[in-house]
Amino acid sequence: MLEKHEIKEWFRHTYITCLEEQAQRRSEAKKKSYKAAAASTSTPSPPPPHQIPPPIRSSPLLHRLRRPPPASDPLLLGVSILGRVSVSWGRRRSGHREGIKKLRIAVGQRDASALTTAHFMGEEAPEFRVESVALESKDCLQNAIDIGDKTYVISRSDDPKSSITIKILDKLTRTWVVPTVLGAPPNPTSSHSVVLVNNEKILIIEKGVPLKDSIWFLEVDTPFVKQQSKIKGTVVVAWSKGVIGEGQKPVVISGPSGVGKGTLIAKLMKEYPSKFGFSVSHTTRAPREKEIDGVHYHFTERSKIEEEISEGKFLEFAHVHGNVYGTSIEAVESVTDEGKRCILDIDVQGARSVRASSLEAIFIFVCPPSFEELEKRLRARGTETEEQIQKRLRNARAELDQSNSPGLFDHLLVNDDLEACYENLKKLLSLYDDHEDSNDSFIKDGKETACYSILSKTNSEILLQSETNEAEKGTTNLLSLDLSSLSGGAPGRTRGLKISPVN
Ligand SMILES: Nc1ncnc2c1ncn2[C@@H]1O[C@H](COP(=O)(O)OP(=O)(O)OP(=O)(O)O)[C@@H](O)[C@H]1O
Ligand SMILES: Nc1nc2c(ncn2[C@@H]2O[C@H](COP(=O)(O)O)[C@@H](O)[C@H]2O)c(=O)[nH]1
Repeated sequence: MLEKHEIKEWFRHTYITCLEEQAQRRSEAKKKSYKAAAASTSTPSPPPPHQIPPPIRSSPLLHRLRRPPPASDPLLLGVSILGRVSVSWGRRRSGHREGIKKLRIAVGQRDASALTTAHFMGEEAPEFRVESVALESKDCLQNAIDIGDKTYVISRSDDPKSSITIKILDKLTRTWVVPTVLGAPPNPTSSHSVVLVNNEKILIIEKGVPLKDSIWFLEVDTPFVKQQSKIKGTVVVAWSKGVIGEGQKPVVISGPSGVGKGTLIAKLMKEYPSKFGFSVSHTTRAPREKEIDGVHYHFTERSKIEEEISEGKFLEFAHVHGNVYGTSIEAVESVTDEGKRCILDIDVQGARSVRASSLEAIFIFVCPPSFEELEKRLRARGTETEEQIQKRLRNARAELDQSNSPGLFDHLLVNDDLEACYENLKKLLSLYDDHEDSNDSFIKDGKETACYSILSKTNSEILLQSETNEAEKGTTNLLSLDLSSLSGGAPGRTRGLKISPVN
């Protein structure tokens, strides 16, 4: 008797071999067409696109599954495959349907074939093609998604503590690549379902967690991923958690050292503790008296922060006054995840980096009433040596020069009288829409675990179906996930998801 994992292994092997063979056939066909084109002209040149044969769209999976599995004994039967399936049936292809479908492979005796059937509207389809395949069993899940010449294999191991792993098959070179994975992956859960959103990203729905924590994107070819691939010289993929609704834009506060940024932020946090949350930066500088690790900063070693920066964990970082400072993605997103508006206190270089990132924020520059006053405040604070004060003042001149760089800051605030400046800051922040998204109110506070799988997909909408009887719990069985207004993405969250119940 074969164990379930052996069946899975066999199936995976069979499926991947199919893909490889298909890739080879495709590349041979391409070569032939190139040769034919070269022979028919005196100057060898690549053929025009119409001479390149179309991709082979046979049913490799079905074909291959009819091969005997590598068993020496009678096999167990019944493994489910969840796949996006394109099915044609009837001798003259009288019908054609596409959709997410659960197929079943039943494996018989030692040299019996594996049987796979696809039914649509009660009729068995003699021919079908599988675009994305998930192999589900109690203890393991593996999905394969085709994008162009690559197949992304997303695996969840049997160990509930280990997270998802990604492998990529390059179908042209027939080689496997283990990509550099950026961003925090979903927490380990028992299972998930997967669908291709577009050629840039894959959507993963985690099961057994609150719905608001269940939506994840694996970015495989977004601008961020392309940029990181270039920098690292490796194949990169990146995780981004889906956020229902827009949330409120984070607020970036910049300005020279000693101008009073920290003072203004402390007042805001004290008055509105449940509304605002502070992005706790990392720094290599030594803690000042009364500064608490994890509250004012995450104090860290240079080698550690450099390593984490190279792992893509930082939204921005900069060398400021001789030390490294940086905002981790986690620092911002943990505040957002609490439903609070995030405040970042960062220097002008950092503000520039955030402006260039996918995080949509409001940028405020705080100016001193005069350079002399700035120097006075910095000295009065008494936290720096004379040498450090001189360095900070030199840097202050450069920062003040950049305060009106076109397109960098949305607002300038002069911090002369503290109370007046604070009032202006409050006015400015309340200018921005404070509304909560109403369309997702029915799940916003839901702590219950959800168990939804992907039922169907169009360009902008995905239907999720509950796997448990949600109706009994008073919730809905069918949800529409609207992807038409997504924003952000890796290295932060993907915002703008809309969820509504479907009657
Ligand atoms: N409007 C103000 N008038 C007088 N003193 C002020 C005013 N605002 C802040 N201060 C004082 O100036 C000093 C510097 O303020 P603060 O530490 O908030 O500056 P900062 O911009 O956060 O500096 P850094 O960038 O170095 O962290 C503090 O001692 C603070 O009490
Ligand atoms: N680019 C970033 N700059 C940051 C960050 N955290 C703080 N800062 C800026 O550094 C200076 C000095 O701060 P201090 O606490 O040593 O006085 C100040 O201008 C901060 O705004 C960060 O994460 N990134």
